[in-house]
Amino acid sequence: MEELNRNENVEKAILVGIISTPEDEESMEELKELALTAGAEVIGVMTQKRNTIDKAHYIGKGKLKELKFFVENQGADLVIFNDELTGVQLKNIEEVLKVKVIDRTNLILDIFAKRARSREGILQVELAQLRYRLPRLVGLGEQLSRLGGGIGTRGPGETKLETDRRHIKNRIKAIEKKLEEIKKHRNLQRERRRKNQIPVVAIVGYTNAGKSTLLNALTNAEVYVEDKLFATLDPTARRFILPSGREVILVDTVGFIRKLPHDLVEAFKSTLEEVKYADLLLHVIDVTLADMEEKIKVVEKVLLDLGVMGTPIINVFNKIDLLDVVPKGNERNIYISAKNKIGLDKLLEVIEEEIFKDAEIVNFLLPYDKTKEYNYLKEKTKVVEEKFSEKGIIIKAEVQKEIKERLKDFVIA
Ligand SMILES: Nc1nc2c(ncn2[C@@H]2O[C@H](COP(=O)(O)OP(=O)(O)OP(=O)(O)O)[C@@H](O)[C@H]2O)c(=O)[nH]1
Ligand SMILES: [Mg+2]
Repeated sequence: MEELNRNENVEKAILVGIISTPEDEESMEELKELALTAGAEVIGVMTQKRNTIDKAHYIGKGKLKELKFFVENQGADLVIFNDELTGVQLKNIEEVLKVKVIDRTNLILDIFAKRARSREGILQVELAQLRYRLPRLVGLGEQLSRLGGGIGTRGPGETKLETDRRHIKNRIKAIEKKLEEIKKHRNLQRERRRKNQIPVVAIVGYTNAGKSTLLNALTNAEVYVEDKLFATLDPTARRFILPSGREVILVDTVGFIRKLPHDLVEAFKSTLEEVKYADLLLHVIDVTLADMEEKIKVVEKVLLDLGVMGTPIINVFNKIDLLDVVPKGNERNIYISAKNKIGLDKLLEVIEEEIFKDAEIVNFLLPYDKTKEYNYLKEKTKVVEEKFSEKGIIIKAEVQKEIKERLKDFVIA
């Protein structure tokens, strides 16, 4: 057990975790950051070395007694567990400790709830919270809260638990419907961009890596930057003109974290579709962290969960101003400082190379009856010039290899 400094007026929290791998230690450090971000004061940390989670109490029963003593002795208001707890575990632990008990998921959801600004973000967080709550509405007070069952009630024998459950389910349905509408709008926007042939570059990465700082450095977007977790929730898209004059859309996204709650990923799927449909991903990595490799893996795993496959990725190692020696890097691994605007030229160069790597200027002659091909070219390529001749339309366009191949019958010198 480890005692830390304390301060009045804020909720005093004790963190509890199970340690079975070195990564769990990092994860506990992160839990501390999360607790601070949520506004709690961490007055103690308690860990137990074991390989499995106890089904009933998460930690062993003896350890739980020790924890109870610690909680009472230190006057803790709140105990935070480093893994998602089941309804049964929550109930059992609360019964013993008699203070508020929350888990890592709930803590992250709480931070998200505090940070959400856009209508979509707020709805998504609420959805995640309800989905988290639904299977945890266990037991407590179930017997006592049986409704009267007379006129005007929802039927004899229905318990408070069932009413709550139904209420939550209805609310979930209502939110899903609203989100579906927002999603339609988003799809339209994406469709428009695609038609205009504007490539999308999405900035992804672990929370606090410097994604928003990078977007700001490139576009003067003034996106909120903070040395806390999950500063950004809503994807911010900005038009950006590359040095060659070609336009791309840069999208800043919500940061990832270890044990990112599944419900949250689900709820944020539609905003994260920006990532799924991007033409290129910039994976921003905080190069100063000891557990950098682990964090890279976490991000790659979340990307996989989102169904991102085959999208080119450039690793952008950030915060090199804090390094003594800066590695050289290559086309896939760029070293920058977003804050000090170091290395951005090189980054833009590789972005440009990657996105337009196989585009070339091609002339097509399309007979006037080839409207399908005409529309295809207009939608998929950047048409530079159109001329009307006797034989048809002469189109000069910047096209990718596959498109040229597909329309090879119409290519002219
Ligand atoms: N020293 C240094 N700090 C940086 C650099 N880039 C970003 N930071 C700092 O890192 C912290 C996080 O930056 P953000 O841009 O908010 O990070 P983010 O990845 O958008 O974080 P979330 O939105 O919370 O996921 C801030 O305190 C930044 O000032 C850099 O190049 N060098
Ligand atoms: Mg951010």
